Amino acid sequence: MTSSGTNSPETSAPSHPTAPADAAATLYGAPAEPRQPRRSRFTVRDVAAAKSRGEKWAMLTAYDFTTASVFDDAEIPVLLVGDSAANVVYGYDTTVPVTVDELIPLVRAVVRGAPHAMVVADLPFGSYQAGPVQALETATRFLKEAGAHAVKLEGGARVAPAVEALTGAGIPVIGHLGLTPQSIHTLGGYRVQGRDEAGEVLLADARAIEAAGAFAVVLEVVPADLAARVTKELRIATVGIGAGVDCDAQVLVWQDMAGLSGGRTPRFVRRFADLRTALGTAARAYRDEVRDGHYPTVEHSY
Ligand SMILES: Nc1nc(=O)c2c([nH]1)NC[C@@H]1CN(c3ccc(C(=O)N[C@@H](CCC(=O)O)C(=O)O)cc3)CN21
Ligand SMILES: CC(C)C(=O)C(=O)O
Ligand SMILES: [Mg+2]
Repeated sequence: MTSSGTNSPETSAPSHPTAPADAAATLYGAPAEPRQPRRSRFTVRDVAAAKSRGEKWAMLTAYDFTTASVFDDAEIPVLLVGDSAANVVYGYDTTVPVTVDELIPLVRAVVRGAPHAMVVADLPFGSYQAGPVQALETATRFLKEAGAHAVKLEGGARVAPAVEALTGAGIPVIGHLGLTPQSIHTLGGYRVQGRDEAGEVLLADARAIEAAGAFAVVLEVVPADLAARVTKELRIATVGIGAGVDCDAQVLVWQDMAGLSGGRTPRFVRRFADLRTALGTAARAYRDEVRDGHYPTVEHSY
């Protein structure tokens, strides 16, 4: 990944519909170069179309305006404001403590930063488990107060009535099966789920989520052959994270993908950059230059 010139007008991709008129337009207004077709927002119909064409796609988490705009410019079609914000934004040990009130401002910021991506709000623990009415109240807040385009919730057949209530109200829903971190205290740790007979239960749960109207389902840390089977047997998209190579889409926590997370990361992570080193190096250089009087200079003065 190059870091040069991504902000310069010369190299930036033809931008979104709110961008100012093409400065290179010739006399009589004809564009000097053919315009890039306007990119519209990614929708549930695009997810279905991708599956029918066998096209894989990538989802990333995002939690703020700046990274959302970077990922939107990079044409990541779906951004998830994960309850993993509990860990990577708020510093909790698990996703259990994070609240709707803590996530809503993050979703708002991501929606502002991403004019083209579908923005999915992850419903946090305790905000939907009481039943369809609570799920509908919570999802409604994410749509009305934060501008989310879809929601995601964890669980199988048990949450199917909630999924049905949401989809019945016109809210696109993504399910989440396998390693469901909100159930950490039941699962007894972050371990592979759906081995042996549990695989049949997971497949039945996936079918229940599909029947309830979800348009996709995340499969987290499950055997590759099980994920392949679910992907083949469901009409809706499977989104893998540690779920082998055959899912219709993939998702990663962006700090993991960018090498910003400290310590050991799960086996499913590939670090596509080393931002922890890059950012640390920049912070040290800045610290040293301030300390040594090399920054700021007269050029930075008014
Ligand atoms: N930064 C971050 N990345 C994530 O992917 C993530 C979060 N946070 N927070 C919420 C959940 C927690 N997740 C996790 C956390 C740990 C493992 C993990 O240690 N997995 C082991 C599996 C070991 C096994 O059973 O074989 C691994 O080594 O992959 C997996 C997913 C995924 N989510
Ligand atoms: C890892 C993804 C699927 C997630 O649920 C989250 O980031 O919270
Ligand atoms: Mg989550």
